[in-house]
Amino acid sequence: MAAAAAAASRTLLYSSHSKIFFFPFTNCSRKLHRPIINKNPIFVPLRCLQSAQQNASTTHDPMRSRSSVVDILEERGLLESITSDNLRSISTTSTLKAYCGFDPTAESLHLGNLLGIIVLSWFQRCGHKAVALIGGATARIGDPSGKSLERPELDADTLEKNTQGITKVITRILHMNSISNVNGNDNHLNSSSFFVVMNNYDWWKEVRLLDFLKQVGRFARVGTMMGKESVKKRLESDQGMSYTEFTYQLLQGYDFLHLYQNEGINVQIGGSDQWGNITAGTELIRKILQPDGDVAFGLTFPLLLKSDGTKFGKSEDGAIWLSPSLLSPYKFYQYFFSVPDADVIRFLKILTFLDMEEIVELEKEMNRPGYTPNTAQRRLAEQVTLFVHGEDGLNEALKATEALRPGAETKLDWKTFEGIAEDVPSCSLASDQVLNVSLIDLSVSSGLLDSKSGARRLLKQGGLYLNNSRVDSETKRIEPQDIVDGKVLLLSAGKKNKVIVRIT
Ligand SMILES: Nc1ncnc2c1ncn2[C@@H]1O[C@H](COP(=O)(O)OP(=O)(O)OP(=O)(O)O)[C@@H](O)[C@H]1O
Ligand SMILES: N[C@@H](Cc1ccc(O)cc1)C(=O)O
Repeated sequence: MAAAAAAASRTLLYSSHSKIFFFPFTNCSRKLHRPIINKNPIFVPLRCLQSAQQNASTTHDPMRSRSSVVDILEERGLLESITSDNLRSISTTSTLKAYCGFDPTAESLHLGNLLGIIVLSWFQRCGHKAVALIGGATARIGDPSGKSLERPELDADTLEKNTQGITKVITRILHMNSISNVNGNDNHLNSSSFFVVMNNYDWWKEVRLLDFLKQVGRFARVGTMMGKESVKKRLESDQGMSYTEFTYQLLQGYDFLHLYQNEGINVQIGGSDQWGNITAGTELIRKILQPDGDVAFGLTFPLLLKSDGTKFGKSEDGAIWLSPSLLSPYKFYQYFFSVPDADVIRFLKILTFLDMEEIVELEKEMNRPGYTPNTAQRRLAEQVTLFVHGEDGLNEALKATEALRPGAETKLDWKTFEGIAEDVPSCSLASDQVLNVSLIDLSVSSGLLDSKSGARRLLKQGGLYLNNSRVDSETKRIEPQDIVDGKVLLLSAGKKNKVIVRIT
């Protein structure tokens, strides 16, 4: 903890207008710390452009030969496409600067978005730099990729709230994981792990339409823009597409150009639905800056799909949110603990940083007789919860899991009840409706079961629990010592169905 606090004190957090930058104090280049401010962001002085190009494409570090981050991503099932295969070799000899953008269209990121954070973290682990970009400007336009309908416009308050929410999630995860590296918990990471959170509204608010059309628009071919998947699909639909959403790809394209020129960022990553937007950026860089050879790269990863083939997303029902205020670490943990056997190995490769050898070994174990069910799921749930919610979140999840396990030895106390309260249905009853009342009656009045006959049947089958202890006697009545700290008790029907009864 002390080391974590010391590392945290080495960070500088400052906010500028609506955005927050987060810069760990590390030995990385000053250029990334302090973006060059251009009065007119479209024009970039030649001197700065040259140094950005050098910075972006030739930051050689001959002393250090790394594993290729591209090969690692491919091995783990995290690579869909790259704009040039040269990225493989360049990534072993140069320090790359990779960014992934997230539009603040919800208050939190979700499991699908986690892939972008994980890929950024792989770049860090291989010695590269990571930048998370909040799309404060692009969210005002709305990305048509993968959407069959025009996105609803977001008002300024919602945008601000969402921006704060997702900035918090990203900084928390990347910060926690950078610190754990600095402490040496992970061999792949070292004190030069580095990340920045930026907001594209900071440059878009300065861009003037006429400058943009003159300097950038001229290089964007309408035919190419129309050929993008996101546009083709929408044009075939009844609703068609607004000019505003049609321009989205150019906005994201310009972001890459801007980040390349001003920050030396030379890789953009995203889910496979982002291919059209990412290549809009590499094309603009190629056409406007006319560099010699490959200097800016795009890399996409496959979309994480549910077993029914639909994408994990914020718009879908029951999103797996990364913010603990929208989904508790306990529920988050439980989600991964319940992943079907058919998915667990794929998820371990994609969503954790465990060595491939361990994952392959777990896969073999699953097929051996005597395998303890859910061993792989437990490892997955632990690792993903640790990455997203840190040690405290994982402990909270494990404690709640244990407390809610029927037959668990854990003594239930008031604090444990508080920890699980959000995740378990509850009811409030007056003390005379509980004390001295038969357990069978209470099972019905608390809403745990529908009928007394059902409660009796369950009790006979050994499935009725009071404070995690199985009850065998049909005549059991609630006594004062059954009420934890004089305030609550927990009733369970089988493994999953539970009710907290609060005494008013
Ligand atoms: N299921 C997913 N698997 C992998 N990547 C995803 C998934 N969902 C979103 N992403 C990626 O996360 C980044 C941000 O995407 P975006 O903000 O559009 O999320 P979204 O949930 O798809 O939004 P919406 O539901 O509003 O379409 C993009 O790089 C996108 O490809
Ligand atoms: N278009 C991305 C977000 C993004 C925004 C700006 C960028 O420069 C890059 C990515 C998405 O949907 O979610």
